[in-house]
Amino acid sequence: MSLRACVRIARSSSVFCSRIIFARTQLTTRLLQPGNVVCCPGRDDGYLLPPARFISSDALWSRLMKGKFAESESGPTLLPASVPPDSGQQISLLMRHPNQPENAKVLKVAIIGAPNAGKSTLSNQLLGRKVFAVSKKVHTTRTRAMGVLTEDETQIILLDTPGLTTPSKVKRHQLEKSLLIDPWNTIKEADLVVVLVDVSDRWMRGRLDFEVLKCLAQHSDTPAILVLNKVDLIKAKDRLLDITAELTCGTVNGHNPQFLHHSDKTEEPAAPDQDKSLLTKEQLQALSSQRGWPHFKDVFMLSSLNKEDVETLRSYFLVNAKSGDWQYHSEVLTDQSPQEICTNVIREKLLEYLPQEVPYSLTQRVELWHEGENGELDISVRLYAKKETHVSMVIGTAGQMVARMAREVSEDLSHIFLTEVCVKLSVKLKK
Ligand SMILES: Nc1nc2c(ncn2[C@@H]2O[C@H](COP(=O)(O)OP(=O)(O)OP(=O)(O)O)[C@@H](O)[C@H]2O)c(=O)[nH]1
Repeated sequence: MSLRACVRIARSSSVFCSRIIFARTQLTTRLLQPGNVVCCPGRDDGYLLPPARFISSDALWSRLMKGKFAESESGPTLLPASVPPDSGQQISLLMRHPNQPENAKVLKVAIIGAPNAGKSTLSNQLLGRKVFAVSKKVHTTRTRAMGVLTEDETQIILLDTPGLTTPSKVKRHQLEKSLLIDPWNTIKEADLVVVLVDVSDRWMRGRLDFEVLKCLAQHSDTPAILVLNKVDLIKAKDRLLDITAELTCGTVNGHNPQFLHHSDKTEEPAAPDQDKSLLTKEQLQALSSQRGWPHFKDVFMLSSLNKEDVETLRSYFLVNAKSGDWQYHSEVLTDQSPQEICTNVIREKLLEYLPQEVPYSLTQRVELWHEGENGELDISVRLYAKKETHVSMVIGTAGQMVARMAREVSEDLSHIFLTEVCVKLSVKLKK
């Protein structure tokens, strides 16, 4: 049976594949009886992939083509790697010696911005697979996480950071300290800083967040680019030029293009400080009156949600990567553990479906993580709520809310781990 025929069947119905053998020489698959092992790792004629069972057709397609080229309208494209569902395997993969190509290139990119700017959405689109949690509420991302995009000889390491915030907000909302520390630590190791701005946010688009400005000033020797996100929500596109003018102080890469009319040319933006220790009081004062940053190397306008122009940014990263050793094996997609990914995806659903502060007060504990004989994954997670009313909200009418969230988490995880996943969620009062 040809690969195409196999996938056609998989797309039209759920299919049971006890073993999938992927021949290297020709793209053929065979559906074999359980226990019928034909090819083994290391043999010349092919290699064995982990078993697939009742996984979605898209996930099956990705698994069949893992690390291989798939045909698309724009020509052959490489399907992204996936994450092993077992934490031991994930650790081994992270520690595996990188399969360095001859002319290896690398670029570490830190994506910073205010909460909800779309950092995780953009990272997922660049990677080609969703590995970071996304929601319409702020502070979905709680700690720095890494995504790896390997293409030909180039490795792009994407550092997704929590939205920049202040100590007073962390204290007021009882958020983790990592929200204050991680973005700053991440920038220290980056080759390029991407400042992402939500142009649909009337408050944020007129001036750069003060925390973002502080980050840029403190690391002024690291090149930075400005990326205007959510352009799909802006009807009058020429508005984007005004926003660019404000956020760049009318200067991009040392030039003042005519079309960037900056409202206040007399304003003297703070000069970059090569001393990377803490900014002085005077420098902070100067920054507080600054609306933009005049040292951006480039400006991009895109929509992460619709993938509009995300490819342009991806190409920019690939072109700007410098000669240097890869840090990870090409099969690595993220440094998050499978359990961390699960916790984040559950948080995403809680943030998406529960009102106001409720999701922020819930905690989670993984009670069961079991990989079955055929690779299927059973996960049980207990949620702890501080109020009886919150318990009722999580459960929903006739248990519909908790069932819906569990179903969506299972679906998302099956696309990340490329295996059948069944998540059970329960909730308990814990004052
Ligand atoms: N319309 C539109 N919505 C977007 C776009 N990019 C992201 N979003 C939405 O914006 C919301 C926030 O996106 P996230 O990716 O979670 O934002 P974040 O910056 O990682 O958020 P934090 O974790 O709070 O720092 C989600 O509801 C996304 O679907 C875009 O280009 N267009």
